[in-house]
Amino acid sequence: MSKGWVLPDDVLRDAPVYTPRPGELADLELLVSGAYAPLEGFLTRADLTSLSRRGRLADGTSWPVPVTLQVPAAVAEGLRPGDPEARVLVLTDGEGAPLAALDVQDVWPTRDGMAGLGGPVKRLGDGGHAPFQRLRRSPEEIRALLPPGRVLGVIADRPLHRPQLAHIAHTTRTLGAHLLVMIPVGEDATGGLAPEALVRTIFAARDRMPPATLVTVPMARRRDEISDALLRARVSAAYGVTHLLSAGETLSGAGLKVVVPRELAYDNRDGQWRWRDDIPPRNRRLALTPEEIDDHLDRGFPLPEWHTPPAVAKELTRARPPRRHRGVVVFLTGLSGSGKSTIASGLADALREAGDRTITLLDGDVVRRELSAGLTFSRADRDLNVRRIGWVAAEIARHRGLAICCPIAPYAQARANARQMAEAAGAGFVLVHVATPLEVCEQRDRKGLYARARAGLLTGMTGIDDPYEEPTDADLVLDTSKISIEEGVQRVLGLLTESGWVEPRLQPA
Ligand SMILES: Nc1ncnc2c1ncn2[C@@H]1O[C@H](COP(=O)(O)OS(=O)(=O)O)[C@@H](OP(=O)(O)O)[C@H]1O
Ligand SMILES: Nc1ncnc2c1ncn2[C@@H]1O[C@H](COP(=O)(O)OP(=O)(O)O)[C@@H](O)[C@H]1O
Repeated sequence: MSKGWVLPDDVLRDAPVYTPRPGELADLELLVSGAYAPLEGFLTRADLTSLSRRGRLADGTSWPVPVTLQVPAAVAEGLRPGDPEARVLVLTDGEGAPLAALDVQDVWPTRDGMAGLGGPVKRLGDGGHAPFQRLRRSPEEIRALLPPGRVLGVIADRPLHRPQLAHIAHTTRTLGAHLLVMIPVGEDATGGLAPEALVRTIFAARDRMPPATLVTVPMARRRDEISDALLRARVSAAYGVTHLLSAGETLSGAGLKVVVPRELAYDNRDGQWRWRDDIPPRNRRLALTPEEIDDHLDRGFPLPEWHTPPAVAKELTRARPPRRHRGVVVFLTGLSGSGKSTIASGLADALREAGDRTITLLDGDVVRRELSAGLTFSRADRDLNVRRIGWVAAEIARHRGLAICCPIAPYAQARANARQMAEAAGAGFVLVHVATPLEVCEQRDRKGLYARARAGLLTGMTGIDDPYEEPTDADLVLDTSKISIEEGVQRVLGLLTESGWVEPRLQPA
């Protein structure tokens, strides 16, 4: 990779601007902070080929996994690697603030309308803002703070409960090391916790740890665990870690040693955590799994003190209150005339009567008037419409409201995005497929649309000459040709109550 490039101000000023996707933004921050040293930018094609053939970059530098940037082809079109006037792309954060300039050295087409860009990046601006930004120190700053000798690194991507804290204390003592706790904050919500909430839970465990240096690191998860582990080892080494406490899947290969701990269990004879095989089965309690912990929190059960320090439990309860106090999105999908709006409004009325939550009904027709005016029924416009609905619903749910949406939402990917946005906001998402047969919807034909579509006067009608991808992930399926409106409403209410999103109550008189 070429080093030491200079950008004239006017080139920068006129350069095109692009906001990378969240995972790429996390990589960008690690590149400019030096956490990916010796890497200085996104890989070029030559680097990628060389990496897959011999595990090294084109110039021979050892590097474990691809770090790439893909942009829409339209963004790449005006970029010309050889031309000093047209080879810079300014990369911004999600709010449009410039983070870095990319000196484009290679452009190549990738899948469906995207292009790969490779070349070195240079920091612009002050590095952006985020909650706990003061903890986001560079590897250089951290290395300067660390005492000489061994450094035990811990990547705290989940809250620290007593078994993890016991491991950390034991390993730090055994190695005679200083402790560096790295908290990954590169994603919206790791394991359902917002990054700032994760940071608060780690702080809450601080008095149970040996003296430690804490740093937040904008790491996002890769799709595969091996790449993830290799990069984590690299980043840890850049921060000065000599020994990394593995969470199970960490691999070595960055010049540091990986410590793989044995499983601890709670010994109820003396209240200590020790190797599980050293405790007679009748006296041992195994650590709770992440799923069991989430389940306790979702139901509003306190986390047991033998397992979790009370200060950590308190932060976790604040961050993940019981389901009945969290936001939730109820998303009804189905053909036109299937009964989505009718059931949604019945549900909204019943929930308003109960009065526990604020309810917002994002009805298809109303949304198309207020939020999506001007959109057509093309695939792109339907996806945009559903995306807007999903975004608004997730914001409502982030603030602990209950949003009911009832668009046709014919495409699985758009529905999956809506689910993902709600979950990233720490909320629930309940998908109801109103699976009334097309013939029944067509008989109802309240707006005469089916008749017009059959007569060839309307094209692109869902179910007639436009697709509806049946959900395979519905939490509830209703066929309104077989049940009454009241029963449909009760089935949705029943599911919300059973799964804890709504407080059970006696039927009103
Ligand atoms: N071509 C075509 N296909 C399907 N539906 C059509 C079409 N043209 C107009 N309409 C009316 O628009 C309503 C569906 O809008 P949605 O916003 O729910 O659709 S989508 O989710 O964006 O696909 C839908 O309302 P509902 O009957 O309430 O579902 C129809 O009345
Ligand atoms: N069991 C039922 N559930 C829901 N709607 C029903 C039922 N039986 C008949 N209908 C009628 O079917 C129509 C459904 O229309 P609507 O709720 O607007 O559907 P969508 O929003 O899916 O287009 C309404 O006229 C409603 O009264």
